[in-house]
Amino acid sequence: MPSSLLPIRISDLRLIKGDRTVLAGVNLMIDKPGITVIMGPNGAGKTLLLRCLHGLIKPDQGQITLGQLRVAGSRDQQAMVFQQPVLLRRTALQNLAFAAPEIAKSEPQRLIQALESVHLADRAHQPARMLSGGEQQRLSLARALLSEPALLLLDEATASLDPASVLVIESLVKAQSAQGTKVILVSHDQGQARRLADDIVFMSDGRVAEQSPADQFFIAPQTPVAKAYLAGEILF
Ligand SMILES: Nc1ncnc2c1ncn2[C@@H]1O[C@H](COP(=O)(O)OP(=O)(O)OP(=O)(O)O)[C@@H](O)[C@H]1O
Repeated sequence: MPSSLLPIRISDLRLIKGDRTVLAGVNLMIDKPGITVIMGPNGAGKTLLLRCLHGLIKPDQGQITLGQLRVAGSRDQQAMVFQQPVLLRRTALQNLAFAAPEIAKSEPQRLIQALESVHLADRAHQPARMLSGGEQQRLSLARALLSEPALLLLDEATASLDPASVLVIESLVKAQSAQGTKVILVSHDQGQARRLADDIVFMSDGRVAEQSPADQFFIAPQTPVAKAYLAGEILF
């Protein structure tokens, strides 16, 4: 079933930090289900855009609507996974139970299934912060998916993780997308973008430079900046 938070419309989004305009009028419409990957050079505004979408930052100007809702109304249907896992000083299982107390009470087996889905069932009673980076991120994703979000946002969630964890996370993200969750993912990893993306949003200098179906983007990027980025000519 397609996500109820589509289409996502972002119009003239502006954000100023200090004396810098860091989002300089972002216009974007995402109306298709599947996985949208946001790419672009360092400092392009990818993380800030994702944070605005999740209601963590209030833009100075502009509007975001998700389906019929504004961000404040859609927050409980969204989940976000950050580059650095944010876990409590509790066991892996308790981290899930804390995030989903209703499920913990009425269907505790779902928490175990969630751990199994990220290959962490045997770590259930270990302190979450003692897990490896890859394990912590897998736990973060399991926690994010417990609420069965209509929109899943991932910000460089697999950057610098071990290949096995990357594989587990990518498989789960794909499966979740196939079940109807809209996924928006920020990644610098071109391999990952090719593996996962249905469409690409390419950002540069606080704006959307290009939005294309993924197969088209990698074969024939429309803008010089995307072309240079894919060719490895833009390092920062
Ligand atoms: N709190 C802040 N105060 C001032 N400037 C900020 C703040 N947060 C972000 N910026 C600046 O806004 C710009 C966009 O930041 P953002 O983190 O969205 O970039 P990005 O595209 O995600 O980059 P990267 O690929 O390096 O993660 C950057 O130049 C950054 O330095």
